[in-house]
Amino acid sequence: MTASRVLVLNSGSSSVKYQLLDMRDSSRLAVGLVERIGERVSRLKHTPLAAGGESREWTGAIPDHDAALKAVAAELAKDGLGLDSPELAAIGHRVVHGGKHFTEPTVIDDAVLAEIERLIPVAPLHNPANLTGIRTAQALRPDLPQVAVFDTAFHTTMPESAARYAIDVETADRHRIRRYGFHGTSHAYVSRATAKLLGKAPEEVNVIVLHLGNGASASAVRGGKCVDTSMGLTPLEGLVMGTRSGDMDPAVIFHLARVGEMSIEEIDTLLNKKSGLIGLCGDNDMREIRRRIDEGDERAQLAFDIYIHRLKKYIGAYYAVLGRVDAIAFTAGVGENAAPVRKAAVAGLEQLGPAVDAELNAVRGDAPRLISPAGARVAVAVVPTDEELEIATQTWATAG
Ligand SMILES: Nc1ncnc2c1ncn2[C@@H]1O[C@H](COP(=O)(O)OP(=O)(O)O)[C@@H](O)[C@H]1O
Ligand SMILES: CC(=O)OP(=O)(O)O
Ligand SMILES: [Mg+2]
Repeated sequence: MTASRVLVLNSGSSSVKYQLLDMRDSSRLAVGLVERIGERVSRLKHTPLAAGGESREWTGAIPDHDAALKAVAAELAKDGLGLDSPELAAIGHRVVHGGKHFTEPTVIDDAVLAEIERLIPVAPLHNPANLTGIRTAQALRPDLPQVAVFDTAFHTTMPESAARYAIDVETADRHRIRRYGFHGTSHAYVSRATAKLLGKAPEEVNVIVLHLGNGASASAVRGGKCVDTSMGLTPLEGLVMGTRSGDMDPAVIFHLARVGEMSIEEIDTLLNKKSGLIGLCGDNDMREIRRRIDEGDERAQLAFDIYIHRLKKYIGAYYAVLGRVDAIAFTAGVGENAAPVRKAAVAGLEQLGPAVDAELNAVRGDAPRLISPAGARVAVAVVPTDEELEIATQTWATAG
C-alpha cells in the first residue's frame, strides 16, 4: 500500500489544531486541539474518528508547542495512528507569515526554515509557534516531506495600490514594510466554497469574506483573486478582534510612548493582547459578550457596537473596491456561530443589496448555507472554514 495520509498542524500562538486525513477520499481519521499552551492548565481534546470517534480530553500543564506536539503524537499512537506509521505520506504546517517570497505551498528545507525565522519580527505571536511545530515534526519523522502553507500566499495578488502604505518608498522597501494580509488559506477556501454555493465558478463571482475568529480579517475577492484585505504588515491591522485593536491612528503609539511613558514592548502587548473585545469589556469570547448584553451590561454592548461598526466600514469599503458584490460570506468561530453579529453587520445595508433573513440566520449547522432571503440581489452566506482540509489538500499536491 502506498502512503496516503497527511497530518496537518495549525499552530496558533497558544493552541495547536490538528487533523490526520486519508487523502484518497479526504476523510478525517483523527482531529484534535491543544489549548492554553503555556498556561497553568492546558487542555487537549482528541477525537479518533477512525477508531470509534469517542473523544478523549486531558488537562494538565503543556509548557510549550514542542510538548504540545509530543502530546498529540502520543494520543495518535494510542489508536495506531502514530507518526511512525508507514501510511503517513507528509506533514502540512500552517505558517502565518510568508512575506512576499512565498506565493505557493512549499516543501520545507533549511532555507525555508531560515526565511520563516527571519519573519518572526512581523509575526511574533505566530511564526515561532509554527517553527516549533515544524522542528518537532522533523525530529519525529526526518524522512517525511513537510510542507508549509502560508497565510499570506492568497493575498500576494493584491495590487500595489492596496498593498503599499503611503510612507516613504525607500524606507518601506528597505524594511519590507507593506500589507501582506493573513488567514489567506481560509479566505481562499471560503471564497471558492461561496462560489460553489451560488452554483458558479470562482472566476465568475466577487465575494467579501469576513473571517471572524479570535483573530479577524476581511477580504475582497474578485473572480477568485484577492484584491484587498484588512490585515497588514502584521495581523494587528483592520477589524476589532478578540484581543487586538485593529485600525487606529498610529499616533496613539507615539502618544502612549511620550505621554503614557510606556515602552515599545508594553505598547505591543497592549495592542496585541489586551485590546479589542477583551480590552473594551474584559471578555474576548462572543458567547460571553452576548450573554452579558442579554443581561443589560453596557460595557459589553459598547464593545459589540464598536466591533460591528468596524465590520460595517470594511463591508462598505470592499463594495467600493469591488464595484459589484455577489456575496458576503461569514466564517470562523464568530462568523459561523454568532447570528447577532451577522444580523447587525448587514443591518441597514439593504440599499447596497444584501439582507439577512431572521429564520435562516437562526439555523445552525456545519454545511455552507445562504441566510439572505430568496431573490436577494446580494447573497449573504455562512460558510464554515476548513483551514486544515485546505492545508492537507495543498500539502498532498505539493509533496506527492
Ligand atoms: N457558539 C458561539 N457563539 C458565538 N461565538 C462563538 C461561538 N463559538 C465560538 N465563538 C467565537 O469564536 C472564537 C474562536 O474562533 P476561532 O475561529 O476558533 O478562532 P481562532 O482560530 O483564532 O482560535 C471564540 O473566541 C468566540 O468568540
Ligand atoms: C493571523 C491570525 O490572526 O491568526 P489567528 O486568527 O489564528 O490568531
Ligand atoms: Mg483561526
